[in-house]
Amino acid sequence: MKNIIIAPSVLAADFANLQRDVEMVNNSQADWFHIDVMDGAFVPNISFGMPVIEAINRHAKKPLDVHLMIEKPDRYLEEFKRIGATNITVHYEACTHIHRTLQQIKSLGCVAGVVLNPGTSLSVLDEILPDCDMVLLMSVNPGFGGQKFIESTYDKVRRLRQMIDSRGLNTIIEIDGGVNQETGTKLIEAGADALVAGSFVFNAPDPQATIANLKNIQI
Ligand SMILES: O=C(CO)[C@H](O)[C@H](O)COP(=O)(O)O
Ligand SMILES: [Fe+2]
Repeated sequence: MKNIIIAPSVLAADFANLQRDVEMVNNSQADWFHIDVMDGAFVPNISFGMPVIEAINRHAKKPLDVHLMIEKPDRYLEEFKRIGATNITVHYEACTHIHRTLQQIKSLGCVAGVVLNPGTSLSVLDEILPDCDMVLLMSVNPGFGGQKFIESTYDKVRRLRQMIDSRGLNTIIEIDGGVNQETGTKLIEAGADALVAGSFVFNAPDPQATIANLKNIQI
């Protein structure tokens, strides 16, 4: 059975009860905490920054998967490492020198990932795929939780799986946005390795059971 990585997105947690929600994830079958950082410039929303992530990290017992929706992320990579980031993913669309940025993330000892917006072609990965530990495909336009899943993502996942396998790489394919039991199952069938889920988990009557159901998707 395939080991599916589940990363609940803290963006959908109750910020007034953040420690409670962090403990819920600690005690669940989730693998990572997904942390969305938005700067109000690269995306039309502002989420939270360093002090909040540092506070999450004081209680989190699982790796922090930090998704940077910020312009020129190079300016803050060291700081994100210092406050606990395990994985750092940067948007292709936000980086002028993506190769250098990936090397910087790796030199900090973090898992380095590139994120592609729904409107960005997989062809931009041609040169840099061997330098990516992970590729995160957005299945909504970044900036907000609770959006509708974009159906063309399935085919994009299949094509990325093919690119990775045909080059003998073991790059992780992560998907973010509108993931639920139905879309999650189809994404795993298409070749995804890791699923981010925000509102589907935190708005569920039983978030831990919802995480378990995603973790145990059978294909
Ligand atoms: O990066 C993101 C948005 O830009 C979030 O990770 C994503 O929105 C998760 O939320 P949901 O599962 O509710 O769609
Ligand atoms: Fe995200």
